[in-house]
Amino acid sequence: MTTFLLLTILLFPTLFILSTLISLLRNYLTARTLHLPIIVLPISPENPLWMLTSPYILPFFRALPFSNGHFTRFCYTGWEFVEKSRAHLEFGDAFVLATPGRNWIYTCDAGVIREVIRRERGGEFARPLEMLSVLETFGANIATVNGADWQRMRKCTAASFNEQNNLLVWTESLRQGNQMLQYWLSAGAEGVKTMAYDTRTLTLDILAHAGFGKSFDFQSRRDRMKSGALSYRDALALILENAILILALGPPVLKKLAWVPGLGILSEAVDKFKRCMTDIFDETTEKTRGQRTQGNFLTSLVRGAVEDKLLTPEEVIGNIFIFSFAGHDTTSHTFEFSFMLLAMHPKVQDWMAEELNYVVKGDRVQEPGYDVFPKLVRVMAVMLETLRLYDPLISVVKGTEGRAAKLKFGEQDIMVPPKTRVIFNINALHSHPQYWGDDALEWKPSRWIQTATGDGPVHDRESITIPTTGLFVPWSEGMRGCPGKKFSQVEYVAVMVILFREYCVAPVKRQGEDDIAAKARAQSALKDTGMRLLLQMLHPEKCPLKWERRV
Ligand code: HEM
Repeated sequence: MTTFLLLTILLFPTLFILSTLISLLRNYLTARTLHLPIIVLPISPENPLWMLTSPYILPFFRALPFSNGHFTRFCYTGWEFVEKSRAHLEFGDAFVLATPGRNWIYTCDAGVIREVIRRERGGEFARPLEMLSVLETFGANIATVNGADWQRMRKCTAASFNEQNNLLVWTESLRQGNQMLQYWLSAGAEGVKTMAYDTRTLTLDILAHAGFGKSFDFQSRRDRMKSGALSYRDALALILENAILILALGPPVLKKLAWVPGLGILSEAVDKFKRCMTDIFDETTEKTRGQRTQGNFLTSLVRGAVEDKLLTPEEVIGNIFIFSFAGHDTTSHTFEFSFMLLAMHPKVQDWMAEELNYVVKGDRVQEPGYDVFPKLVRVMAVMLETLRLYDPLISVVKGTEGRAAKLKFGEQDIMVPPKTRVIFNINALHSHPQYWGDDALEWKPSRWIQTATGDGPVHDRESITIPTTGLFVPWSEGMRGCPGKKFSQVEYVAVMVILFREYCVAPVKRQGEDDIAAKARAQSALKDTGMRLLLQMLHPEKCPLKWERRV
């Protein structure tokens, strides 16, 4: 009896290990047909259980006195940020990660990236949907579907990304930026430890206004805590921070496990967010009944469901979630990285302030109009340079589905087998010395500026250098490129106008620290960056920033 029990217990892990080894061998043999360098990984980095446990397991392997090959170097999400172009300089512009799940072709070749994007429209390459199930907790949405379903959803939302909406983004960003600045100034010499929380509040408020027609005043974490109840914003933040755990368990199991410390609050957050989205949907259905005027994302989605019958109510809710997530978290992390970098580079702040003084002039009575947006090229350069080295999305993933597709890597024609991932390694592409020069790893916004010859003031002659197509793709490109690209740019520039036209930022010095030591602490906060749902600084609070009037 004991032997039988023991055998039964051992059977499942044995079968699991065997099937993993068989899948790995099968994928390795397929990878060999590609004639690209191969790196074999025993675990698929996208396995949710591995994603949750690897941060605890990998340090143990790293501490071992003997080498473990490529395992600790490539077998976790976010290695691309650490490696930058190093892996490609070692293995070439394309290489394969062979895993028990799928084969992943990593490339930083701008030509290949252009080609894959171009052929996405014909269906040869597509977004691998199984990777995005984490974003489907609340329903299918524009980011998690392909083909006809995607066209249907795109049709319902594309029109709301227009200049009228960008104007709303501009004015609301000025308003929210002002309120956040006042709060940060009130922290005085002690500085702000809640930057990550505050920038999320800021970007979510801007999105709520421009996207969903809801107006909030900026609220600090302290004020929010006083109110006690879990707000819609807190619920979303909790969901995003714990998305992988929520996906791994699924909302129904999460509810059953609500008694486990830490899981109760997550289950509450999922319920709260669902309730809020259903309320927003019902409210908007009522408001838009019979109206055909142009509106925001929300009114477009609701109209798409109720009047045009293009979407189901679940799809509307799924899309409210994806716009809430994609529309604020990306921009929020871009702000955080920018503030930390600017705090370390006072000269870049001066350079940006010169332009702000020239373009926005000294007028404090009226806020700057949206017409100044295209003139603030140095501010835009700070955004682009930050995204070049600190892209919150880390990589863009495409892949073949049922059919193989031929692709040219350098001089080599390669048949990419079905169900193979093709990953644009943005971190490598954006930091490759071949494209960006020997100072590729240096954060240097001025690299984005070109100055026309002539006599007028320099600020009237400066413009943004546009890189060759496929070389700089933080918003991706082509039909699945980011629809919120301009939204995020307008938002970014408006907030920077408010923060930097009269003020500057610096790391708070600890007792006994000089400028160099404080800068080193900011540098280590930046280095302590890793993947949650997106790439983000893991502990920005370790280097509080102080805001003061520019002298
Ligand atoms: C700095 C800010 C942003 C960055 C870097 C960014 C980047 C991206 C990228 C790279 C993609 C394509 C992802 C892929 O193919 O896997 C994407 C898609 C998307 N983004 Fe953004 N984004 C930003 C801001 C925004 C904003 C402000 C919104 C909405 C207001 C938005 C909404 C979306 C949506 C809905 C998609 C999915 C589109 C589709 O699948 O057709 N994003 N974004």
